[in-house]
Amino acid sequence: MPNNTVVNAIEKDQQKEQESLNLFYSTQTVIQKALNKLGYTQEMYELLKDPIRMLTVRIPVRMDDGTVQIFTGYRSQHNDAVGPTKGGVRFHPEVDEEEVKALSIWMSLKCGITDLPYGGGKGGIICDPRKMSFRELERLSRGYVRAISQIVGPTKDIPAPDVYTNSQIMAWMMDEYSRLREFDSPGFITGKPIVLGGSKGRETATARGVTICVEEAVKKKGFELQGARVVIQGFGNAGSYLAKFMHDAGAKVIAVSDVYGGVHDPNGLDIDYLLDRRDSFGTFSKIFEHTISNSELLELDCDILVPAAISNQITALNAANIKAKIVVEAANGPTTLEATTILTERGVLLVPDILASAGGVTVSYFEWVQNNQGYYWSEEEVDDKLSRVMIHSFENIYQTAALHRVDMRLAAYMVGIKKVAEAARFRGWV
Ligand SMILES: NC(=O)C1=CN([C@@H]2O[C@H](COP(=O)(O)OP(=O)(O)OC[C@H]3O[C@@H](n4cnc5c(N)ncnc54)[C@H](O)[C@@H]3O)[C@@H](O)[C@H]2O)C=CC1
Ligand SMILES: O=C(O)CCC(=O)C(=O)O
Repeated sequence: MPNNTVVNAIEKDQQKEQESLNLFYSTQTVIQKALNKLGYTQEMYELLKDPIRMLTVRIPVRMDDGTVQIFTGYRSQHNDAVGPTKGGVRFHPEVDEEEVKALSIWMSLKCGITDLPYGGGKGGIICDPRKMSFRELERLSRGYVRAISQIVGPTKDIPAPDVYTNSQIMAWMMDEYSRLREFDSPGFITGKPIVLGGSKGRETATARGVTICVEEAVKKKGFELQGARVVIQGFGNAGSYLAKFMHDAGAKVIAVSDVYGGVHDPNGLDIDYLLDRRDSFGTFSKIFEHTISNSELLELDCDILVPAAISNQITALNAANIKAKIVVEAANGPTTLEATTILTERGVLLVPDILASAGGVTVSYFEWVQNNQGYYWSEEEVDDKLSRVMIHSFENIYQTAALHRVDMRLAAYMVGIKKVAEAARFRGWV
């Protein structure tokens, strides 16, 4: 009998043979399909399949023990035909160049879907912020801004938070950029603390956008959100506020998880208690004696599943075991292309990441507009504007999918890429 490690290795090898977990290549595949459906030439694909600019930087940081550690960071700018590029910065040990490139392309698509005047950008640093002190994180954040300062700015490329980055990190980055340029530049970055020009509603925006997509998807599937069983993977910015909004809407949140594992109660979890106990990295599960694994969580019996953590979680290996009727992707890239096909063929309504998680960048845009005009809006105004954008974007993609008889992921790519392609065409680039 082979032992468990051998079985896992065999399963992983089989998975590699069956499907590509490379987010960048899968993204290129769907872009090619979307451009073909829209009737664009191969030249347009050649332009849009890669970022126009990718900067790799080495950031020396003096650690608290006096040693110097050199970190590697990236900033990818997919395309700036529509306007300045925009997108988050993630601090994570598994950040890699190809993933950052894919994430920047998805930002172009999100901005196209929500009709924002931006192209897509994304950044990341290979590091583990959970093992760094507050001061080390500040030095790393400032070092990253110095390293990428030539290619970013309020009218060039505007960063924002993503996995394991938050409003404090945005504040240090904004301060560093303002010092370099010798004037206060709140429009350089979004997701800032409110006192530094952050927008009301940005903290909860990604989760609000996902909530609207869940509400719209439930209507399409013909059941009620009230009493529906919801499972959420990830309990950080996106997942934790989503759990709260789902609970407030009368749904039953039966399981949530963090990087270490999850908790499950078929009668519904005490969300306020979990919110109270989570730390700034979205971790809470260590306080529980009995937990389930993240793979068990994804396969739980439920009505709505929301992956809100990292990429490649629903693959050809587990897609057939997913019990949810609706999967709404709050995370970037949680479902592989093969798994998308399996879920769609099984009648699961899959709301893709580039639509479902677009609430964050939408309110980031509102923050940038407020910074540029120096006049700030109420939270109600922000939420109302976000709602209108998300409902319209959902319906547009749902109808596009029906019209072209394609799944919602391809429909979302078609809507998103069209704006970028048209901007490039009018500029005379292709
Ligand atoms: N924060 C934002 O505004 C936006 C976030 N997103 C996406 O949503 C996802 C979550 O982002 P945030 O909530 O901002 O991050 P976060 O850093 O606030 O929280 C991440 C959560 O995922 C969990 N996690 C990390 N690694 C994991 C693993 N290997 N398995 C299971 N869980 C794991 C963490 O424990 C934590 O609960 C990411 O894919 C991000 O790109 C998308 C759009 C906007
Ligand atoms: O708020 C933003 O500008 C970007 C958010 C982001 O990185 C994302 O949607 O993946």
